[in-house]
Amino acid sequence: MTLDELRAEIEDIDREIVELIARRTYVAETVAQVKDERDLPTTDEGQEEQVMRRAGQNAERFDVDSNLVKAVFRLLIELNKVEQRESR
Ligand SMILES: O=C(O)C(=O)C[C@]1(C(=O)O)C=C[C@@H](O)C=C1
Repeated sequence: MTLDELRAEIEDIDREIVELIARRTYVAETVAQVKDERDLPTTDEGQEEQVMRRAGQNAERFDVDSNLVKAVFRLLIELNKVEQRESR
């Protein structure tokens, strides 16, 4: 494979990553509606711990650095909370 081909593959993957982030954020907006109806707080620390634990397990399964993957998920959770607070 040439460098250009490899970079085109990275470009495709990057678009998919952004699409997945958008999907995750969209679901979080729906979660915000449900929480609003039930008068629940935006932050659920127990759920965040589960998400982070799963992120670490998945990182190990795919042999990528678990601390870096967890850092990405910490940002995704924060992004969701910002979106949820804006939509409530
Ligand atoms: O599961 C929820 O209750 C969510 O709002 C989603 C989410 C997440 O991004 O995974 C975000 C905020 C909560 O503190 C916990 C988890």
